[in-house]
Amino acid sequence: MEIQIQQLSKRFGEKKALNKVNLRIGEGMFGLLGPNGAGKTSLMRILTTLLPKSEGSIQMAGVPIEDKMKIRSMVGYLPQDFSVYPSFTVYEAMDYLAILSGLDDRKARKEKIRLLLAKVNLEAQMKTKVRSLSGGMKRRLGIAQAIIHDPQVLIVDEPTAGLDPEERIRFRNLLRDFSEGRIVILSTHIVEDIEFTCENLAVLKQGQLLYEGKVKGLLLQAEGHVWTAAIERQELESIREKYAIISTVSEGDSIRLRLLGSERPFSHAEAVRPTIEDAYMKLMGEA
Ligand SMILES: Nc1ncnc2c1ncn2[C@@H]1O[C@H](COP(=O)(O)OP(=O)(O)OP(=O)(O)O)[C@@H](O)[C@H]1O
Repeated sequence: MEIQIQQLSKRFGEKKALNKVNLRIGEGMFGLLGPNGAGKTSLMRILTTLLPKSEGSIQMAGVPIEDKMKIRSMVGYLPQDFSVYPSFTVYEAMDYLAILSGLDDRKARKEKIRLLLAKVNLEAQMKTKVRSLSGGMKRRLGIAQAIIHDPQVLIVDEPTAGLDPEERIRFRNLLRDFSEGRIVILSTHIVEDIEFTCENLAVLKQGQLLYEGKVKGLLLQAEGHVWTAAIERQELESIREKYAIISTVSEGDSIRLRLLGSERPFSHAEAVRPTIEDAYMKLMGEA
């Protein structure tokens, strides 16, 4: 299973949301990273056939994106603003969505829903009203509905925004388990989500593809460019004018900086191993 994207462009009037993007996405977890307006949602909606492309071509396991029915049977989607009727119980919501997806047999439906709810760890909430679910539970319900038809590709848009750390970890694990033998595309601007789940990623900015490949490769690009040093508070402004500062932490009277620079910025600065966040910031700064 592979998704092939060639020279993909999307225009909204004069605005280019995607500009000649080329990507190959193989099995496993694939991260889509970029700031607001990068084109992530446009790309994902095009892959779900909800949004038509302007130019270029896409194939999923050899099936062209124009074959909407076939593509839709292969793809599950959890949009950023997923919601179902708040007065439904979890079971009712799933039942409703299962009917919409064409599962006509009541008994088979029941079986399937139980299985799915067990998978996303919501069995105990079967009779809970959707409005009473926590943010993380709602997101897990969103996954259950997105995989009702057993898709080979699952696309999730900003799934961990607003989740507490425990739910975030649980949610990431759920996606990783599901990605076994399938493709899961995870869009986010939370760099940490990618760091802990994806082997491969693409970085977009203003519709341009800035990086495609292994997470490790992105880290390598930042090797030797990330520095840390303790400085006096009054030095901060002049340093900020010259270097991209990634973080500042107070250490008594001084400040511990983490910053980017192609050479050692000052004699007492020490080189540190880059994190994905550093590598991402470096890429953003260069584009
Ligand atoms: N329906 C639309 N009409 C006009 N412009 C649009 C439309 N949808 C998106 N855009 C523009 O296209 C660009 C890419 O938007 P998109 O939503 O794909 O980015 P994104 O990376 O998902 O951003 P975010 O993280 O904010 O959701 C933005 O400049 C956006 O304003």
